[in-house]
Amino acid sequence: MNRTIKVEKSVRGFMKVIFNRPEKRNAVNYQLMDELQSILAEAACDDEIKLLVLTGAGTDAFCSGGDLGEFQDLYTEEEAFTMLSKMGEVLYALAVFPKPTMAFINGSAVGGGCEIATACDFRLAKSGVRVGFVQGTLGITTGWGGASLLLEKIPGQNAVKLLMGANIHTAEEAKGLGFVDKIAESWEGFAEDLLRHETRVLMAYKKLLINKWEAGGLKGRMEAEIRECAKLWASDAHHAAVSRFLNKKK
Ligand SMILES: CC[C@H](C(=O)O)C(=O)SCCNC(=O)CCNC(=O)[C@H](O)C(C)(C)COP(=O)(O)OP(=O)(O)OC[C@H]1O[C@@H](n2cnc3c(N)ncnc32)[C@H](O)[C@@H]1OP(=O)(O)O
Repeated sequence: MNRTIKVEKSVRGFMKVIFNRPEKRNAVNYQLMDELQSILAEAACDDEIKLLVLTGAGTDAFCSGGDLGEFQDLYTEEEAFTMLSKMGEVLYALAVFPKPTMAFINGSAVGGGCEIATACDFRLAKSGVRVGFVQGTLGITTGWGGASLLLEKIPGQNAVKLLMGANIHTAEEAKGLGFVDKIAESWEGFAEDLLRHETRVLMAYKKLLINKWEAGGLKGRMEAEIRECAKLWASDAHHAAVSRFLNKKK
């Protein structure tokens, strides 16, 4: 079976994690969830890795969120909750990865793709790429816990604007809202600033963040968010929106 993620480990201390489903704009399916979970678990214990860089294969997309084709047969709240909570566990593992993480948004980041970027410590984006928490246009809310993470990372008013608006923004607009840290055509320069420090220093600062999130009950808030999305998933509005997307070109 072809792998959905490529990894490139460098002697300079970073590992690139490349979502490799460009024909589906790097959409997340069950296989990608499993592969990402394994990669995170192994990298966390690899002393040679001090920085993860997540990006997408190709030039069109970082990640287009959940694979609407693979998940179209999930109808009930409980069927949806099983899938959503599976990826919610992976997203939490990414958020609390013990070393710095960066999303290099090389192309469209929409829906759950924005949730994955949110779970990273830093977000760099190429000029003009599309960024949008579009879940609202599908009659659902963020389904993997990304909104709870977003509320930890950018000003609340800006988070609500991104979530409730469910619009597609340019990278520049997303930077203005604090979602994108830097507009850049490459991530290496930003990474060098981190790679020059001892891993234990980087891990100590990350632990402060994780402690704050644990004290604030972040995981429980993500689980409640996922349950709300599962309820909306079962709505006619959601199933109709997915059908429209999947039939748009037929
Ligand atoms: C599961 C819940 C999860 C959550 O929030 O927790 C979510 O992520 S819900 C949101 C799911 N994602 C979307 O609604 C985005 C859907 N995709 C798009 O809006 C566009 O494809 C975009 C903006 C990502 C890229 O547009 P572009 O014009 O560059 O490409 P195409 O639309 O022509 O797509 C090319 C090709 O990829 C397939 N595709 C794209 N996104 C998905 C997806 N999310 N799931 C499955 N397949 C996807 C698209 O159907 C085309 O396939 P083809 O066979 O060539 O027709």
